[in-house]
Amino acid sequence: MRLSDLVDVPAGAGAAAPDVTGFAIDSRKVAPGTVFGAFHGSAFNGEDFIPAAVAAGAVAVIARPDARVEGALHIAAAEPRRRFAELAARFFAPYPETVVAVTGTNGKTSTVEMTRQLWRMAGQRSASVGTLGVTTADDQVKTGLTTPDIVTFLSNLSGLRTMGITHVAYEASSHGLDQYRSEGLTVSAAAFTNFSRDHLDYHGTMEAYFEAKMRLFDEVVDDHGTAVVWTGDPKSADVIACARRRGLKVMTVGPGGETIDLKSRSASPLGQTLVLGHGGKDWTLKLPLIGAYQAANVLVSAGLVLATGGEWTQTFAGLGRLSPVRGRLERAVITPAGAPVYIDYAHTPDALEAAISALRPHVEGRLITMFGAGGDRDKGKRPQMGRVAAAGSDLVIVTDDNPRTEDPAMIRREVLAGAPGAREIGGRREAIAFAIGEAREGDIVLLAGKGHETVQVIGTQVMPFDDAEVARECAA
Ligand SMILES: CC(=O)N[C@H]1[C@@H](OP(=O)(O)OP(=O)(O)OC[C@H]2O[C@@H](n3ccc(=O)[nH]c3=O)[C@H](O)[C@@H]2O)O[C@H](CO)[C@@H](O)[C@@H]1O[C@H](C)C(=O)N[C@@H](C)C(=O)N[C@H](CCC(=O)O)C(=O)O
Ligand SMILES: Nc1ncnc2c1ncn2[C@@H]1O[C@H](COP(=O)(O)OP(=O)(O)OP(=O)(O)O)[C@@H](O)[C@H]1O
Ligand SMILES: N[C@H](CCC[C@H](N)C(=O)O)C(=O)O
Ligand SMILES: [Mg+2]
Repeated sequence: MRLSDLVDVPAGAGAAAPDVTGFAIDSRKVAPGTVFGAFHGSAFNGEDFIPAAVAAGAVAVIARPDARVEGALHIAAAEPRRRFAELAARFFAPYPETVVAVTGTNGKTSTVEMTRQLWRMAGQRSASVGTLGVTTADDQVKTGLTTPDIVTFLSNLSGLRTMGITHVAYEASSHGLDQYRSEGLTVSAAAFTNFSRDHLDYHGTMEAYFEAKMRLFDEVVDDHGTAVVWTGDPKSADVIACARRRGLKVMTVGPGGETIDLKSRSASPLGQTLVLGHGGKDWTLKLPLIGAYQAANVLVSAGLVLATGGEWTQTFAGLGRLSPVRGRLERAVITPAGAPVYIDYAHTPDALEAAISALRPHVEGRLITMFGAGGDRDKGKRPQMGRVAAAGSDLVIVTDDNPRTEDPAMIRREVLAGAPGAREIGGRREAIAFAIGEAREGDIVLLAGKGHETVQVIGTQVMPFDDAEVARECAA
């Protein structure tokens, strides 16, 4: 591709139409022929690296109008990240023909993964992209962040198309939306799961956090796209209003939903029975997953499948055959005393409440909840998580969950402020061993916060740690 295929190259501008060989947002990844994006970040100002990028062979630099660019074409843009996404998307095209995105505080990973499974059961070649990495029927490749950088995102999507994947569901995190990290390609449908407190360290206020999420409906999804909205959230009406303002087709799912009405839900030992209304008919099905939150996520997934041409009887039949998602109410082991131990990725107050209420109906004795809160992340959620755990559990153990560069004892103190009666055990392994040792027959142990994670980050050290594995070791 020539630079002039992407942008107007002014006549007489040195190399009039050089070949573009790639796109980079990091000067250290620039090779001859690269288009470099110079962005203001939280740690660095990418504009400081423009000379290094040009020296490494950048043919063009996308940067604010007043940035200094010498020796390469300056593609000036008031919002360089947005312009970069647009141009890079043209470079990496084509993409899978059906791409959908999911936003919300909790449930994104679960929803994209269930969407992938439903499509697969309907015979489509599908993938999901998000916190678990890039997942296809045959493989799972980790990427590190929920929404990796825009270059990784677009090249992954393009790679999936090359592999023959036609359907992709991806997570649109609020950080990713705010930083234009997952867009530029045609997104046919966008879903909203729910909204509650998280990431205020980054967004500052709940309003700014919500606005970041709404970019998915305001700007990212295609003009002719569909919004799939869970009905059961206090913010659902705002999302619907936003989608209608944009002229999107709106499909609502959940209690009272127009597309899928969740008429009733009853827990059974191994899952739950749902009665769904669709197109004037009722459909009863057994979902092999427990908890209201999992029912909510699968209905949003079903909505996305219907929004992209799925046939409803096949889609609903698929719900009964879904496999669990790693680290989301995953039963890791049963202790020698007979108590099941569940791993769950709840790391917000709302998620912890959802995980606790999912397990509650199955508890005959005590619910023993162990959790912590991540360092270098939203501090205000810590006492709230403490309160939710204390209110819903019979025994609470506060431990460490990726303290990162913060003092772990300080984080625990902030959590304990909301759960004064809780037991404090710093080391996560010791805390898991204690929880498992305490559990008697009829009790349930919930190990929350890390889910699928396989590391514990202490300071800048990244140590192997997998709750499920440690639980099995402690129960052996
Ligand atoms: C706060 C935040 O979101 N930071 C992300 C952001 O970095 P940034 O734009 O602030 O970058 P920066 O380090 O200040 O540097 C500015 C620019 O200079 C460039 N640079 C820097 C050094 C150099 O030598 N040359 C150079 O060109 C950088 O590549 C960058 O473009 O963009 C980077 C690439 O796109 C991300 O890797 C980085 O994620 C950091 C590591 C992170 O921890 N992010 C977390 C908080 C995150 O995004 N989490 C969400 C989870 C949300 C959820 O699931 O709920 C996620 O989507 O994963
Ligand atoms: N619909 C929901 N309502 C409330 N809580 C939920 C819902 N879905 C998931 N959760 C809780 O949130 C946890 C994380 O779920 P999931 O990984 O699907 O969310 P996510 O939005 O991808 O999270 P992240 O922002 O970290 O990527 C679950 O383990 C569960 O405790
Ligand atoms: N165990 C985790 C969950 C992190 C979830 C992630 N989405 C984030 O907040 O960046 C932690 O707090 O370290
Ligand atoms: Mg996720």
